[in-house]
Amino acid sequence: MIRVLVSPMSIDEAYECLKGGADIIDVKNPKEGSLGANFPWVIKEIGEIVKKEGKELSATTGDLDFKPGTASLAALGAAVAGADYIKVGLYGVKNKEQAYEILKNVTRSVKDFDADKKVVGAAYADFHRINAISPFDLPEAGQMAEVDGIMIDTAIKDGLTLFDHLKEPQLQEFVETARENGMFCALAGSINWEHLPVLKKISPDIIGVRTIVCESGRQSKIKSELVERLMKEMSG
Ligand SMILES: O=C[C@H](O)COP(=O)(O)O
Repeated sequence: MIRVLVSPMSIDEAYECLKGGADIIDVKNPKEGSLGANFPWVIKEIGEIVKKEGKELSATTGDLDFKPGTASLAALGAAVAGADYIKVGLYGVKNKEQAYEILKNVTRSVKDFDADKKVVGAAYADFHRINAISPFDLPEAGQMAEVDGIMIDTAIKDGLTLFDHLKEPQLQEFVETARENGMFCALAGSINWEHLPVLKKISPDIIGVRTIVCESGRQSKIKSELVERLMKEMSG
């Protein structure tokens, strides 16, 4: 069963996600980018309502530069604020060695606080456009750094989607390599309704969305009806 992660930016939107039945609530701040970080008090407050519903909380720590110390502190902040999953955007990370370095330190920072928290390294499908690490170098770096999961998202939200940058066999390969290396995997990047059948075929552990469940574009509001429709279509 593919789980659905939805990314609200406010308490109101988190309620919409829960009402619509999302599996994982992923607090982010789209104003600060693809994996933009929200404030600790927002993560904490959303976490309180999410936990009451027995759901899991995720938080993004930003589209990060190659600064392992800064990233480690941000990740610890998300963990302390209550996130079960801590997502790290490898935006300014150029290669496998840098990815290992940043993820190893983030993992130590999070697991020293609470070994049950899960660290997720995120690379970008449009890595060529931002001169960042290829998602295909992530399984090896992630395994060496002992992260729990890896994901692909898009860096630039300009209407192009995950499938505009990467083809189905490449995504299938990413999913298989993640699992062979002992990690779960997630796919995201302006996923739309037409992508759902192929995503079911590729079968990642998690799909991550925002735009598809917003009333009119990524910066507008999440609607519970759209979350509900997505949950229905993914389970059918
Ligand atoms: O993890 C979630 C992603 O940021 C998805 O957002 P998007 O559907 O707007 O690309």
